[in-house]
Amino acid sequence: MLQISGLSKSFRIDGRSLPILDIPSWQVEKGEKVAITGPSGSGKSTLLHLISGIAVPDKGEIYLEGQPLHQMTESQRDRLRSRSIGYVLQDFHLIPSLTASQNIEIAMNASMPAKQRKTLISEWLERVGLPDRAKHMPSQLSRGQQQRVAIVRALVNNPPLVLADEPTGSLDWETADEISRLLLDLSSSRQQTLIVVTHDLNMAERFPKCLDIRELNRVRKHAEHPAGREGVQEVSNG
Ligand SMILES: Nc1ncnc2c1ncn2[C@@H]1O[C@H](COP(=O)(O)OP(=O)(O)OP(=O)(O)O)[C@@H](O)[C@H]1O
Repeated sequence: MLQISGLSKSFRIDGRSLPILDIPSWQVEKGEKVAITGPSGSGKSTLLHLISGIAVPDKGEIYLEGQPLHQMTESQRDRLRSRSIGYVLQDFHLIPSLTASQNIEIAMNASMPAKQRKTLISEWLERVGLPDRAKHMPSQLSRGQQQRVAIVRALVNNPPLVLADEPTGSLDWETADEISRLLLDLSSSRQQTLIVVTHDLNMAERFPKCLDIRELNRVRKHAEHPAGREGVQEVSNG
């Protein structure tokens, strides 16, 4: 599903290049569920940005379902992302002026007849335990309910790869646990590959594979913003 080799990414801040990622090799098989943990600033979100083609590496190769993401133009990456990736974020990113149903509908293929779209949305809302919330605005939903809507929006097109960046980061313990199970259950029932970045160890423990990013990344220490503090950056030689 995903093959990474010789991947590196730095950010240039105040005229200095700060190495963030240096990943010699990493593979994720189709259907795998992987939780990535690691300290703040260790490059976890940056890695998801590279995998999704939102950001580009300085060097290296990323193949997504056999497609060379690293060789694509921005619009090719955008197309691949909308076809193949569902993205779940910590703060849901629902559009406040749209209902739950409309927030899901905007992610759906416009060529699908409207009636079919409505039926599919109802089925999904039922599946995530929100059968009577279709017309509610995000502000009328709890944070856990908003995350459920955001998960439906990410999964409704059945993407082969689901990426989630701190999906439980702003939720209380119990709701976080429900959201963890929901993401795992939904992606398992569709044989989707799921890569989650999380500080939530309870969530990470639920995953068949849990990886500290430092196991992949040869950049051992990281600069925090404001960048450029003396002595906080170092690239290991392996
Ligand atoms: N666009 C950018 N420009 C400059 N520096 C950046 C940019 N994006 C990230 N960084 C820096 O890269 C490093 C890694 O950031 P990243 O968000 O990937 O870390 P993280 O492991 O996800 O952290 P956290 O767990 O706190 O979310 C940080 O030092 C951050 O300040």
